[in-house]
Amino acid sequence: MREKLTVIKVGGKIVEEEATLRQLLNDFAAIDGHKVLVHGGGRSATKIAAQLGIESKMVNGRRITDAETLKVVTMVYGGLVNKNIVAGLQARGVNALGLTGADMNVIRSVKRPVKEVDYGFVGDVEQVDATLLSDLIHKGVVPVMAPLTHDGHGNMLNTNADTIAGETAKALSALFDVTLVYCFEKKGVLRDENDDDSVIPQITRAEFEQYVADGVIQGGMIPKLENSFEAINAGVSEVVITLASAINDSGGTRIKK
Ligand SMILES: Nc1ncnc2c1ncn2[C@@H]1O[C@H](COP(=O)(O)OP(=O)(O)O)[C@@H](O)[C@H]1O
Ligand SMILES: CC(=O)N[C@@H](CCC(=O)OP(=O)(O)O)C(=O)O
Repeated sequence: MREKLTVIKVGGKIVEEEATLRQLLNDFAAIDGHKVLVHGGGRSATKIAAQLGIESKMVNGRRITDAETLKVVTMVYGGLVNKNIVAGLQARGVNALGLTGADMNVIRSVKRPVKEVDYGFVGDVEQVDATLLSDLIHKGVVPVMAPLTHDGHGNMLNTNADTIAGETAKALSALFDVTLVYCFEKKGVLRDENDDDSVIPQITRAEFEQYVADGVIQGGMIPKLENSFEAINAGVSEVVITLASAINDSGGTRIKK
């Protein structure tokens, strides 16, 4: 039987606020067994870019990343956010190691080709080194992955954190029995975004497409669900979208094959 592994993805709103981040780190530290944490930080990047006089532009939930924006996201995701999380986990007895995709070549990507939209320095994941992650994990290390990749030619690329989590979970599912948990500030995928108690307990791809057509699911939830369906169809055992403070409970929305 394969060993179990949990991949937790935590988004911008949770990592930005001290209280919610503290709670998340406590809950993450309490997870038994092998685990990986993937973080975002989009809101922090937008805030710091604004302080530097750089305007942020998002299209389809992805940041248009020009050369100046790439410098900001590299500093914010690879530096500030990643190292705060690593230090917080070390304080909780978790032997965390912060990684961007460039570190030990763990995630190689290719610059997204220009079609209708020029996303700039945004990377599409080509390869995740699951063997390296597995070796680290078996040494007792807990990888903490930033939403940055590299192209192998000396360039960092910005990559959506939901995609990093999905691709990492997919690659690790060749070696482990993987559960992928997307946690954010709501109880799950909601039928009515303004009603916290309208959680959709299970969702199929056909239902998802209908909800998008009806305008029930929109914005950042679309890439999260697209990555979820890709992961469940590529060998990840379980994918859940849930409240950050409930990662150890059984609530939220489960993705059905
Ligand atoms: N049906 C829905 N249920 C829950 N959230 C939704 C729904 N449709 C859109 N959303 C939005 O998706 C957002 C989550 O995506 P995103 O902002 O990218 O989160 P994160 O930074 O945690 O990845 C929520 O904050 C919410 O505003
Ligand atoms: C290409 C792209 O869009 N990258 C994302 C990476 C951060 C992210 O995904 O953060 P959240 O999980 O907090 O949204 C961005 O720069 O916003």
